[in-house]
Amino acid sequence: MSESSKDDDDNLKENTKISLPTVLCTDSETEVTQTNIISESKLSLPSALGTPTSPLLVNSPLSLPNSPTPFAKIHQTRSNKSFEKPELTLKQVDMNKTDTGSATGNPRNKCALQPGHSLMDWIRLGNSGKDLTGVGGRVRPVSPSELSLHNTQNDAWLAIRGRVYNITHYLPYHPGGPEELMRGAGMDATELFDKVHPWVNYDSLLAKCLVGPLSFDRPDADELFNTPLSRSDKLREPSKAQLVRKSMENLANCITPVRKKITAKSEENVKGSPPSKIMQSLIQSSDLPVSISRRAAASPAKTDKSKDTPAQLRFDWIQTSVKLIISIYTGHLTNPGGSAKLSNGTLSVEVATDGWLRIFRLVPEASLKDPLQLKMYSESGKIEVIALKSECKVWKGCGEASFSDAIRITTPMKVECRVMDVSRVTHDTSLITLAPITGPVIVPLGHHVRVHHKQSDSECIRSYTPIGDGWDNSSNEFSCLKLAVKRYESGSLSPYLTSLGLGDVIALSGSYGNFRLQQLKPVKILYLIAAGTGVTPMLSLIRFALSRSNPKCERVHLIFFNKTEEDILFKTKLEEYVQQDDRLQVLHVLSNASSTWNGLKGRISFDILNKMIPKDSNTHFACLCGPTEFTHTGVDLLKKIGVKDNSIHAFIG
Ligand code: HEM
Repeated sequence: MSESSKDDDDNLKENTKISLPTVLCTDSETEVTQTNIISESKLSLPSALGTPTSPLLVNSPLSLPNSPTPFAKIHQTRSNKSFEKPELTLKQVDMNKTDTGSATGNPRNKCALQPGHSLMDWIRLGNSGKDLTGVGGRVRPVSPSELSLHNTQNDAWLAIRGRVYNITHYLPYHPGGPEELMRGAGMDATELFDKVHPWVNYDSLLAKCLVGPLSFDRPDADELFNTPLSRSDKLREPSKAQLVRKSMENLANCITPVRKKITAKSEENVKGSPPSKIMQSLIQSSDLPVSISRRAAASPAKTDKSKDTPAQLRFDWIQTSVKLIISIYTGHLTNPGGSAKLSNGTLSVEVATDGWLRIFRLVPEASLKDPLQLKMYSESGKIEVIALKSECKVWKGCGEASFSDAIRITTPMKVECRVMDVSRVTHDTSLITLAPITGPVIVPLGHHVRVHHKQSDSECIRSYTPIGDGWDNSSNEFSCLKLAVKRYESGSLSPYLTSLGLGDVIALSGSYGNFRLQQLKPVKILYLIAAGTGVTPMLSLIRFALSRSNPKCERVHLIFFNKTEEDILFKTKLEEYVQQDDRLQVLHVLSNASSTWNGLKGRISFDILNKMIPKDSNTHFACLCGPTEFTHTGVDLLKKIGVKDNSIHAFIG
């Protein structure tokens, strides 16, 4: 949002019934949508660790493609039908789980499994020593033609992300039913799998069924494999990495998958044979995950369904010897806000969804230390807090965890921030990097914060949409808030902001905004129409849209209006993005271009938009942000073109 638009808009803002947040909030008048809660981690093991459950040797010539990581998967989405059912309480979820024998306890499962075919039974079978690969457990490459021969219920293989698994034994254990699973038999089923349930950690579940890598891109793989190992290779001691990997496999397999009766306060969520001493020492010296919870606790369930009540939250945790990771699930496209802090040894995470605020508190088993890291995954609505352990040690549990009751967000609470960096991005615009003093803060995608500044008797307030760290380093981390501030020499706030020095402290409001990510759920083509600093909310939208997989975003068009070439914010960054992903197209339009400018010239007009944007379609969506007049003109023009109201979002205020 540009400051100029804010100057004009203060009155408007006060009149638009925007409720004030506690720390981080969405507008209270925003329609409350009840969504099912997603739990994603299941038996997952975190990223950058390869495939801890894989029996393969590291650096083997047959080493498999990198395993997808649960953290990478979270950009993906569930099938729509997953969200149709009304939400169930924790107790109902448990009952459902028993009824269906669901592998993950997820109430959506459509198929009731035969007795003796629960996840627990499957893991037992995996640990029984039975050869589930059908090829003697010896990993070997598989060509697509060989794969295609294994397509019957008695002999079924499938490939996911370059790995071939024998799924014959898994068929009766598949929570979606054997027929569904057979749809992927004899083929590369990656796309099909991702369409249905990208969050399922097939890699852990099918670790014992691995036949080998799909070898179409490795014509020499057979030869490599058939070369007998030299004597020295056979005698070589397993490396530390191999040992740790093997230990991870054992650990993952011994985690009790059946959820105990869990309350918000008690959690006995991880169980299994403790690793041997040598393994413990290996684990201690590494940063590998050693235990994983299963939906350890849920926020208080709804009591009165007739009332406007918030969706339930759940959390999971996972630890390595050096850190504890708490994941809080708010629901698909919920677009939560949040903040995390450590105070008197207690970890508190504020989670704001749909105008409701809940606080997750954890009295950890042992002490944690700052700085905390906070990540938000827009697609799944997962918030992740990463806390370092004061002492490098594996804990028995995560500690005492609880959720507060939900309260309506009505009052604003300021967040004190320290200035970490002020850098010029154009001749008149600076990027101010702010670190919230108490701990990291998440501003929901497309929402903004207000900067408060006292000037003699009056308080000056302006709104800015933080561009987020993600724009710079493609992580989802929210350690700092970055505000693009255009300097107006006669402005009341921007001269002050752009002359801030390192270490200065300023106050920000919690987040405001009525943008709902749910609006983008079916969108395949996104039009972003921005002027000047109005590009800031578009940056995270570009990133979000291009990372989606279901539905996959086909194109993002940014139509970016500025006066001169020198005024274009983040020009190089945008060019880099276009290079990386040809689904992004950026069209610059200048109102006061130099004679050397070859691009489009002019102001926002029917002609320019009409050439770019087709009539309404359910899979198109347009967002606008810039000075108020620009935005209103843009909305009118879009309507004239034929774009429907519900396919337009104007960032105002
Ligand atoms: C590629 C072909 C596959 C198809 C067409 C398929 C289909 C399905 C369907 C329709 C469901 C029920 C989803 C729902 O309730 O909304 C389901 C659930 C499930 N499937 Fe598959 N599946 C496939 C492969 C796999 C594989 C390879 C695994 C892993 C070993 C797997 C594990 C699961 C699990 C764990 C669930 C329960 C998910 C949950 O509770 O969240 N599926 N599947």
